[in-house]
Amino acid sequence: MAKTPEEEHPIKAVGWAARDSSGVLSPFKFSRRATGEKDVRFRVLYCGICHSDLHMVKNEWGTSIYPLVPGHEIVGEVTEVGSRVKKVKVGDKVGVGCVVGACHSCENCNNDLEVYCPKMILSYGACYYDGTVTYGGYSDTMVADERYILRFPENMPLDAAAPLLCAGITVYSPLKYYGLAEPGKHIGVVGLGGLGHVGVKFAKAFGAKVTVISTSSSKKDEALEHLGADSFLLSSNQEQLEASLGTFDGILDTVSAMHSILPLIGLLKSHGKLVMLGAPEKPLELPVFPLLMGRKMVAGSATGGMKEIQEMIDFAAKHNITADIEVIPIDYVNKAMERLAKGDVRYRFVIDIGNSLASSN
Ligand SMILES: NC(=O)c1ccc[n+]([C@@H]2O[C@H](COP(=O)([O-])OP(=O)(O)OC[C@H]3O[C@@H](n4cnc5c(N)ncnc54)[C@H](O)[C@@H]3O)[C@@H](O)[C@H]2O)c1
Ligand SMILES: [Zn+2]
Repeated sequence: MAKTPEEEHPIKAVGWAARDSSGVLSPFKFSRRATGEKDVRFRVLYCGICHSDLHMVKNEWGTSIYPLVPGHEIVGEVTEVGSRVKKVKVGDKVGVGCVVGACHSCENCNNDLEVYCPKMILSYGACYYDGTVTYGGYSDTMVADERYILRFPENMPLDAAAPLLCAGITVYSPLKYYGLAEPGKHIGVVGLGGLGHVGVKFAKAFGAKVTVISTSSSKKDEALEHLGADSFLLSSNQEQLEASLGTFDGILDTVSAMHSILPLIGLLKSHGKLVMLGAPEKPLELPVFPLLMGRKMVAGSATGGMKEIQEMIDFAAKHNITADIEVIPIDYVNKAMERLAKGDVRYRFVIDIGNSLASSN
Protein backbone atom coordinates (compact mmCIF):
# COMPACT_ATOMS: atom_id res chain seq x y z
CA MET A 1 0.00 0.00 0.00
CA ALA A 2 1.25 3.49 -0.86
CA LYS A 3 2.55 5.47 2.10
CA THR A 4 0.64 8.50 3.33
CA PRO A 5 2.05 12.02 2.73
CA GLU A 6 3.06 12.03 6.39
CA GLU A 7 5.02 8.79 6.19
CA GLU A 8 6.60 8.77 2.75
CA HIS A 9 9.71 10.80 3.69
CA PRO A 10 11.79 11.06 6.90
CA ILE A 11 11.46 14.80 7.59
CA LYS A 12 8.23 15.97 9.23
CA ALA A 13 6.59 19.01 7.63
CA VAL A 14 3.47 21.04 8.23
CA GLY A 15 1.65 23.23 5.80
CA TRP A 16 -1.76 24.33 4.65
CA ALA A 17 -3.43 22.36 1.87
CA ALA A 18 -6.55 22.51 -0.27
CA ARG A 19 -8.39 19.18 -0.19
CA ASP A 20 -10.73 19.68 -3.15
CA SER A 21 -11.78 22.22 -5.76
CA SER A 22 -13.57 24.37 -3.17
CA GLY A 23 -10.02 25.65 -2.75
CA VAL A 24 -10.42 26.00 1.01
CA LEU A 25 -7.06 25.56 2.72
CA SER A 26 -6.53 23.98 6.14
CA PRO A 27 -3.60 22.63 8.19
CA PHE A 28 -1.92 19.56 6.71
CA LYS A 29 0.80 17.24 7.97
CA PHE A 30 3.17 15.73 5.41
CA SER A 31 6.88 14.99 5.04
CA ARG A 32 9.88 16.01 2.99
CA ARG A 33 12.86 14.00 1.77
CA ALA A 34 16.15 13.87 3.65
CA THR A 35 18.76 16.35 2.41
CA GLY A 36 20.48 14.66 -0.54
CA GLU A 37 24.09 15.40 -1.44
CA LYS A 38 23.08 18.15 -3.89
CA ASP A 39 20.09 19.35 -1.86
CA VAL A 40 19.57 22.53 0.11
CA ARG A 41 17.10 22.54 3.00
CA PHE A 42 15.70 25.76 4.33
CA ARG A 43 13.31 27.07 6.91
CA VAL A 44 10.52 28.85 5.06
CA LEU A 45 10.06 32.41 6.33
CA TYR A 46 7.70 33.90 3.73
CA CYS A 47 5.71 32.73 0.76
CA GLY A 48 3.91 34.93 -1.78
CA ILE A 49 0.39 34.18 -2.98
CA CYS A 50 0.33 34.11 -6.77
CA HIS A 51 -2.93 34.12 -8.71
CA SER A 52 -1.75 30.76 -10.11
CA ASP A 53 -2.12 29.39 -6.56
CA LEU A 54 -5.75 30.50 -6.70
CA HIS A 55 -6.28 28.88 -10.13
CA MET A 56 -4.65 25.71 -8.76
CA VAL A 57 -6.46 25.35 -5.44
CA LYS A 58 -9.73 25.63 -7.34
CA ASN A 59 -8.55 23.26 -10.11
CA GLU A 60 -9.34 25.89 -12.74
CA TRP A 61 -6.75 24.44 -15.12
CA GLY A 62 -7.95 20.87 -14.53
CA THR A 63 -4.51 19.61 -13.44
CA SER A 64 -4.64 19.86 -9.64
CA ILE A 65 -3.78 16.92 -7.39
CA TYR A 66 -5.21 17.06 -3.83
CA PRO A 67 -4.19 17.51 -1.09
CA LEU A 68 -2.47 20.50 -2.68
CA VAL A 69 -0.01 22.66 -0.75
CA PRO A 70 0.43 25.77 -2.94
CA GLY A 71 3.21 28.33 -2.94
CA HIS A 72 5.99 28.99 -5.46
CA GLU A 73 7.37 32.28 -4.16
CA ILE A 74 9.18 30.60 -1.29
CA VAL A 75 11.95 32.27 0.69
CA GLY A 76 13.81 31.44 3.86
CA GLU A 77 17.09 30.65 5.56
CA VAL A 78 19.29 27.66 4.81
CA THR A 79 19.39 25.10 7.63
CA GLU A 80 21.27 22.22 5.98
CA VAL A 81 23.21 21.56 2.78
CA GLY A 82 24.26 18.30 1.14
CA SER A 83 27.94 17.34 0.89
CA ARG A 84 28.23 18.38 -2.79
CA VAL A 85 26.41 21.70 -2.54
CA LYS A 86 28.54 24.63 -3.69
CA LYS A 87 26.07 27.46 -4.14
CA VAL A 88 25.04 28.30 -0.59
CA LYS A 89 25.83 27.63 3.06
CA VAL A 90 23.81 27.36 6.28
CA GLY A 91 22.33 30.74 7.23
CA ASP A 92 22.13 32.11 3.67
CA LYS A 93 18.92 33.76 2.46
CA VAL A 94 17.50 31.69 -0.37
CA GLY A 95 14.36 30.93 -2.30
CA VAL A 96 12.62 28.49 -4.60
CA GLY A 97 10.30 29.54 -7.41
CA CYS A 98 7.96 27.62 -9.68
CA VAL A 99 10.28 24.79 -10.73
CA VAL A 100 12.17 22.15 -8.72
CA GLY A 101 13.26 19.70 -11.41
CA ALA A 102 13.79 19.02 -15.12
CA CYS A 103 15.62 16.47 -17.33
CA HIS A 104 18.89 18.46 -17.49
CA SER A 105 19.78 17.03 -20.89
CA CYS A 106 17.33 18.47 -23.45
CA GLU A 107 17.89 21.52 -25.61
CA ASN A 108 15.92 23.77 -23.24
CA CYS A 109 17.81 22.58 -20.15
CA ASN A 110 21.13 23.01 -21.97
CA ASN A 111 20.10 26.59 -22.71
CA ASP A 112 19.25 27.28 -19.05
CA LEU A 113 15.54 27.17 -19.80
CA GLU A 114 14.50 24.41 -17.40
CA VAL A 115 10.98 25.85 -17.29
CA TYR A 116 10.46 24.84 -20.94
CA CYS A 117 11.81 21.30 -20.48
CA PRO A 118 9.11 18.74 -21.35
CA LYS A 119 9.97 16.97 -18.08
CA MET A 120 9.92 20.13 -15.97
CA ILE A 121 8.69 19.53 -12.39
CA LEU A 122 6.63 22.24 -10.72
CA SER A 123 7.24 23.06 -7.06
CA TYR A 124 3.81 21.81 -6.13
CA GLY A 125 1.17 19.46 -7.44
CA ALA A 126 3.64 17.63 -9.67
CA CYS A 127 5.29 14.23 -9.65
CA TYR A 128 8.94 14.39 -8.46
CA TYR A 129 11.74 12.08 -9.77
CA ASP A 130 11.06 9.66 -6.91
CA GLY A 131 7.38 9.39 -7.76
CA THR A 132 6.10 11.42 -4.81
CA VAL A 133 4.01 14.55 -5.19
CA THR A 134 5.66 17.95 -4.74
CA TYR A 135 4.37 20.33 -2.08
CA GLY A 136 4.83 24.10 -2.20
CA GLY A 137 5.77 26.88 0.14
CA TYR A 138 2.71 27.30 2.34
CA SER A 139 4.73 25.08 4.66
CA ASP A 140 7.42 25.29 7.30
CA THR A 141 10.31 23.60 5.54
CA MET A 142 11.52 23.20 1.97
CA VAL A 143 14.17 21.14 0.25
CA ALA A 144 15.39 21.42 -3.33
CA ASP A 145 18.30 20.52 -5.56
CA GLU A 146 20.77 23.41 -5.53
CA ARG A 147 20.13 24.08 -9.24
CA TYR A 148 16.69 25.34 -8.19
CA ILE A 149 17.88 27.47 -5.30
CA LEU A 150 18.07 31.24 -5.74
CA ARG A 151 20.23 33.50 -3.61
CA PHE A 152 19.12 36.81 -2.14
CA PRO A 153 21.53 39.56 -1.21
CA GLU A 154 21.75 40.07 2.55
CA ASN A 155 20.22 43.56 2.39
CA MET A 156 17.10 42.62 0.42
CA PRO A 157 13.92 42.36 2.53
CA LEU A 158 12.87 38.75 2.11
CA ASP A 159 9.12 39.34 2.44
CA ALA A 160 8.96 41.92 -0.35
CA ALA A 161 11.48 39.97 -2.43
CA ALA A 162 9.54 36.69 -2.35
CA PRO A 163 7.18 37.71 -5.20
CA LEU A 164 10.18 38.24 -7.49
CA LEU A 165 10.45 34.45 -7.71
CA CYS A 166 7.32 34.22 -9.84
CA ALA A 167 5.78 37.64 -10.51
CA GLY A 168 9.20 39.25 -10.99
CA ILE A 169 10.70 36.77 -13.40
CA THR A 170 7.44 36.38 -15.32
CA VAL A 171 7.58 40.02 -16.39
CA TYR A 172 11.39 40.39 -16.55
CA SER A 173 11.99 37.45 -18.88
CA PRO A 174 9.65 38.50 -21.73
CA LEU A 175 10.80 42.13 -21.56
CA LYS A 176 14.34 40.86 -22.20
CA TYR A 177 13.54 38.07 -24.64
CA TYR A 178 11.20 40.09 -26.85
CA GLY A 179 13.58 43.03 -27.11
CA LEU A 180 11.44 45.30 -24.95
CA ALA A 181 13.97 45.96 -22.18
CA GLU A 182 15.42 48.96 -23.94
CA PRO A 183 15.36 52.67 -23.22
CA GLY A 184 12.73 54.54 -25.18
CA LYS A 185 10.45 51.57 -25.90
CA HIS A 186 6.81 52.17 -25.16
CA ILE A 187 5.53 49.34 -22.98
CA GLY A 188 1.96 48.70 -21.89
CA VAL A 189 1.08 46.70 -18.81
CA VAL A 190 -2.45 45.27 -18.71
CA GLY A 191 -3.78 44.14 -15.34
CA LEU A 192 -2.22 45.97 -12.42
CA GLY A 193 -1.98 43.08 -9.97
CA GLY A 194 0.95 41.05 -8.64
CA LEU A 195 2.64 40.59 -12.01
CA GLY A 196 1.55 43.93 -13.44
CA HIS A 197 2.89 46.16 -10.69
CA VAL A 198 6.38 44.63 -10.81
CA GLY A 199 6.12 44.77 -14.61
CA VAL A 200 5.84 48.55 -14.34
CA LYS A 201 8.87 48.68 -12.05
CA PHE A 202 11.12 46.51 -14.25
CA ALA A 203 10.08 48.24 -17.48
CA LYS A 204 10.84 51.62 -15.89
CA ALA A 205 14.22 50.34 -14.67
CA PHE A 206 15.02 49.33 -18.26
CA GLY A 207 14.33 52.92 -19.32
CA ALA A 208 11.04 52.29 -21.09
CA LYS A 209 8.05 54.60 -21.26
CA VAL A 210 5.36 52.71 -19.38
CA THR A 211 1.60 52.95 -19.74
CA VAL A 212 -0.71 51.07 -17.41
CA ILE A 213 -3.76 49.83 -19.29
CA SER A 214 -6.60 49.11 -16.90
CA THR A 215 -10.36 48.70 -16.74
CA SER A 216 -10.42 50.47 -13.40
CA SER A 217 -9.85 54.24 -13.16
CA SER A 218 -9.32 53.81 -9.41
CA LYS A 219 -5.80 52.55 -10.16
CA LYS A 220 -4.76 55.67 -12.06
CA ASP A 221 -3.27 57.72 -9.24
CA GLU A 222 -1.37 54.82 -7.79
CA ALA A 223 -0.01 53.77 -11.16
CA LEU A 224 1.28 57.25 -11.91
CA GLU A 225 2.29 58.56 -8.53
CA HIS A 226 3.24 55.49 -6.59
CA LEU A 227 4.49 52.96 -9.16
CA GLY A 228 6.08 55.52 -11.45
CA ALA A 229 4.19 54.73 -14.67
CA ASP A 230 4.35 57.48 -17.28
CA SER A 231 0.73 57.32 -18.33
CA PHE A 232 -2.56 55.56 -17.72
CA LEU A 233 -5.02 54.27 -20.29
CA LEU A 234 -8.56 53.46 -19.24
CA SER A 235 -9.33 50.54 -21.54
CA SER A 236 -13.09 51.00 -21.30
CA ASN A 237 -12.78 54.53 -22.69
CA GLN A 238 -13.06 54.41 -26.49
CA GLU A 239 -11.62 57.89 -26.99
CA GLN A 240 -8.52 57.10 -24.97
CA LEU A 241 -8.07 53.84 -26.86
CA GLU A 242 -8.35 55.53 -30.23
CA ALA A 243 -5.90 58.23 -29.27
CA SER A 244 -3.30 55.54 -28.46
CA LEU A 245 -3.74 53.27 -31.49
CA GLY A 246 -0.46 52.09 -32.97
CA THR A 247 1.76 53.55 -30.25
CA PHE A 248 3.08 50.55 -28.26
CA ASP A 249 6.22 48.51 -28.95
CA GLY A 250 5.10 45.83 -26.54
CA ILE A 251 2.29 45.01 -24.14
CA LEU A 252 2.48 42.62 -21.20
CA ASP A 253 -0.98 41.12 -20.66
CA THR A 254 -1.21 39.83 -17.08
CA VAL A 255 -5.00 39.51 -16.88
CA SER A 256 -6.12 36.37 -15.05
CA ALA A 257 -9.60 36.13 -16.61
CA MET A 258 -11.25 36.01 -20.04
CA HIS A 259 -10.96 39.28 -21.96
CA SER A 260 -10.77 40.57 -25.49
CA ILE A 261 -7.29 41.10 -26.93
CA LEU A 262 -8.56 42.90 -30.06
CA PRO A 263 -8.20 46.39 -28.53
CA LEU A 264 -4.70 45.52 -27.32
CA ILE A 265 -3.56 44.42 -30.77
CA GLY A 266 -4.87 47.74 -32.06
CA LEU A 267 -2.64 49.59 -29.62
CA LEU A 268 0.53 47.99 -31.01
CA LYS A 269 2.79 49.64 -33.54
CA SER A 270 3.68 47.61 -36.63
CA HIS A 271 5.90 44.74 -35.41
CA GLY A 272 4.63 45.32 -31.91
CA LYS A 273 4.35 42.37 -29.55
CA LEU A 274 1.48 41.42 -27.27
CA VAL A 275 2.92 39.03 -24.70
CA MET A 276 0.34 36.89 -22.92
CA LEU A 277 1.37 36.16 -19.33
CA GLY A 278 -1.96 35.69 -17.59
CA ALA A 279 -3.43 32.21 -17.78
CA PRO A 280 -7.24 32.38 -18.01
CA GLU A 281 -8.93 29.02 -17.74
CA LYS A 282 -10.45 29.12 -21.24
CA PRO A 283 -8.91 29.97 -24.63
CA LEU A 284 -9.14 33.58 -25.77
CA GLU A 285 -10.33 34.61 -29.22
CA LEU A 286 -7.47 35.43 -31.58
CA PRO A 287 -8.44 37.99 -34.23
CA VAL A 288 -6.15 37.35 -37.20
CA PHE A 289 -6.66 40.31 -39.55
CA PRO A 290 -5.38 42.93 -37.11
CA LEU A 291 -2.23 40.82 -36.72
CA LEU A 292 -1.59 40.63 -40.45
CA MET A 293 -1.97 44.36 -40.83
CA GLY A 294 1.26 45.51 -39.23
CA ARG A 295 3.05 42.15 -38.90
CA LYS A 296 2.16 42.08 -35.20
CA MET A 297 2.87 39.25 -32.83
CA VAL A 298 0.89 37.60 -30.04
CA ALA A 299 3.31 35.58 -27.91
CA GLY A 300 3.59 33.93 -24.52
CA SER A 301 6.13 33.44 -21.79
CA ALA A 302 6.35 31.36 -18.62
CA THR A 303 8.44 32.53 -15.64
CA GLY A 304 12.10 32.00 -16.67
CA GLY A 305 15.09 29.69 -16.44
CA MET A 306 17.12 29.41 -13.25
CA LYS A 307 20.05 31.46 -14.54
CA GLU A 308 17.77 34.26 -15.61
CA ILE A 309 15.89 34.26 -12.27
CA GLN A 310 19.18 34.84 -10.45
CA GLU A 311 20.08 37.58 -12.95
CA MET A 312 16.66 39.18 -12.31
CA ILE A 313 17.11 39.09 -8.52
CA ASP A 314 20.53 40.71 -8.83
CA PHE A 315 19.11 43.34 -11.20
CA ALA A 316 16.22 43.98 -8.78
CA ALA A 317 18.64 44.38 -5.86
CA LYS A 318 20.69 46.89 -7.85
CA HIS A 319 17.62 48.91 -8.84
CA ASN A 320 15.81 48.59 -5.49
CA ILE A 321 12.92 46.66 -6.99
CA THR A 322 10.73 44.59 -4.70
CA ALA A 323 6.99 43.94 -4.62
CA ASP A 324 4.42 46.06 -2.79
CA ILE A 325 3.04 43.58 -0.33
CA GLU A 326 0.46 42.95 2.34
CA VAL A 327 1.94 40.53 4.86
CA ILE A 328 -0.59 38.13 6.39
CA PRO A 329 -0.58 35.27 8.89
CA ILE A 330 -1.32 31.80 7.50
CA ASP A 331 -4.76 31.63 9.07
CA TYR A 332 -5.79 34.59 6.89
CA VAL A 333 -5.00 32.64 3.72
CA ASN A 334 -8.60 31.73 2.79
CA LYS A 335 -9.70 35.33 3.19
CA ALA A 336 -6.69 36.45 1.16
CA MET A 337 -7.69 34.08 -1.67
CA GLU A 338 -11.20 35.56 -1.64
CA ARG A 339 -9.79 39.06 -1.83
CA LEU A 340 -7.31 38.09 -4.57
CA ALA A 341 -10.18 36.73 -6.66
CA LYS A 342 -11.76 40.20 -6.48
CA GLY A 343 -8.52 42.03 -7.25
CA ASP A 344 -8.54 43.46 -3.73
CA VAL A 345 -4.82 43.52 -2.92
CA ARG A 346 -2.07 46.14 -3.31
CA TYR A 347 -0.34 44.21 -4.90
CA ARG A 348 0.76 40.86 -3.49
CA PHE A 349 -0.18 38.93 -0.38
CA VAL A 350 2.84 37.39 1.32
CA ILE A 351 2.34 34.86 4.09
CA ASP A 352 4.49 35.30 7.17
CA ILE A 353 5.20 31.59 7.47
CA GLY A 354 8.00 31.96 9.99
CA ASN A 355 5.87 33.69 12.59
CA SER A 356 2.46 32.17 12.02
CA LEU A 357 2.59 28.64 10.68
CA ALA A 358 3.88 26.66 13.63
CA SER A 359 1.25 28.15 15.94
CA SER A 360 -1.60 27.43 13.50
CA ASN A 361 -1.06 23.66 13.41
N1 LIG B 1 3.06 33.14 -17.48
C1 LIG B 1 3.47 32.78 -16.28
O1 LIG B 1 4.52 32.15 -16.10
C2 LIG B 1 2.67 33.17 -15.10
C3 LIG B 1 3.28 33.34 -13.85
C4 LIG B 1 2.52 33.80 -12.79
C5 LIG B 1 1.18 34.05 -12.93
N2 LIG B 1 0.60 33.83 -14.16
C6 LIG B 1 -0.80 34.12 -14.37
O2 LIG B 1 -0.92 35.53 -14.56
C7 LIG B 1 -2.20 35.97 -14.14
C8 LIG B 1 -2.04 37.12 -13.19
O3 LIG B 1 -1.38 36.72 -12.00
P1 LIG B 1 -1.24 37.73 -10.78
O4 LIG B 1 -0.68 36.94 -9.67
O5 LIG B 1 -0.59 38.97 -11.23
O6 LIG B 1 -2.79 38.01 -10.48
P2 LIG B 1 -3.50 39.27 -9.82
O7 LIG B 1 -4.86 38.82 -9.45
O8 LIG B 1 -2.62 39.87 -8.80
O9 LIG B 1 -3.60 40.32 -11.04
C9 LIG B 1 -4.48 40.13 -12.12
C10 LIG B 1 -4.94 41.48 -12.61
O10 LIG B 1 -5.88 41.29 -13.66
C11 LIG B 1 -7.00 42.13 -13.44
N3 LIG B 1 -8.18 41.51 -14.06
C12 LIG B 1 -8.85 40.42 -13.65
N4 LIG B 1 -9.86 40.15 -14.49
C13 LIG B 1 -9.82 41.09 -15.45
C14 LIG B 1 -10.59 41.33 -16.62
N5 LIG B 1 -11.60 40.53 -16.96
N6 LIG B 1 -10.24 42.38 -17.40
C15 LIG B 1 -9.21 43.17 -17.09
N7 LIG B 1 -8.46 43.00 -15.99
C16 LIG B 1 -8.76 41.98 -15.19
C17 LIG B 1 -7.13 42.23 -11.94
O11 LIG B 1 -7.82 43.40 -11.57
C18 LIG B 1 -5.67 42.28 -11.53
O12 LIG B 1 -5.19 43.60 -11.56
C19 LIG B 1 -2.87 34.73 -13.52
O13 LIG B 1 -3.71 34.14 -14.51
C20 LIG B 1 -1.71 33.82 -13.21
O14 LIG B 1 -2.07 32.48 -13.17
C21 LIG B 1 1.31 33.40 -15.22
ZN1 LIG C 1 3.12 32.37 -9.82
